[in-house]
Amino acid sequence: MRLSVNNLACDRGERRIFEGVSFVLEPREALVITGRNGAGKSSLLDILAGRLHPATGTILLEGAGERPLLECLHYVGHRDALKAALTAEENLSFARDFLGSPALKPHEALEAVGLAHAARLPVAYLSAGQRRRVALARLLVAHRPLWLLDEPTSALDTGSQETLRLILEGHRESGGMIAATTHSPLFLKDAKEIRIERTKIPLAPAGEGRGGEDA
Ligand SMILES: Nc1ncnc2c1ncn2[C@@H]1O[C@H](COP(=O)(O)OP(=O)(O)OP(=O)(O)O)[C@@H](O)[C@H]1O
Repeated sequence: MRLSVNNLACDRGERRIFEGVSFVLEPREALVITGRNGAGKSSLLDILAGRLHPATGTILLEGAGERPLLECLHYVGHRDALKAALTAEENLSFARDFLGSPALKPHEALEAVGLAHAARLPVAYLSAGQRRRVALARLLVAHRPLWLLDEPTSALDTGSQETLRLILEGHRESGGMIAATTHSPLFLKDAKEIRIERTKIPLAPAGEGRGGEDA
């Protein structure tokens, strides 16, 4: 499997955010995406996750057979997409059924992120870091080769950051790929890095070939 990203550009609102972003990701590789606030790191992940159309450029996943890119990836964004009224275990159970290709059971995934004790609590009662760990535990309940992570360490304490690092390295060791935005080091072995820089080029007027944005 190989992810080839070629010459991506991103427009948001009336502005060109970045352009000329290219990289290749192969099994066991990790890509760390850095850049200043507002540079477009989350937007790049949104494009890779099919949540936003690129203004230009191509994304090609080779070696996935009939499976479309969207069925080959996990996306963990800033918003945790958890249902607050459901327990941590119920949230993971729902994700496991919904995503297909089941991997760890919900209680095993919660144990892996050190949250076994909170399995039966409604997510609404959890702290920000605990919620983040439940969101990250979703990575473990379904097999998906490509993990797209937007600032995965945000709200995590030092111990949880190390737990996450081990989970990410474990995914790579089993042939997985990771692209993660971050403002702080993730300490991933031999990770590739790209820095997103905001472009200063003004956009052409509307109707002259700009890409759009999903609702
Ligand atoms: N829905 C939207 N409509 C218009 N502009 C947007 C929208 N979402 C984001 N932007 C703008 O796109 C730019 C890039 O935002 P993005 O969230 O991708 O940056 P980032 O590099 O992830 O920032 P941070 O490090 O602060 O998380 C910002 O200027 C932001 O204001």
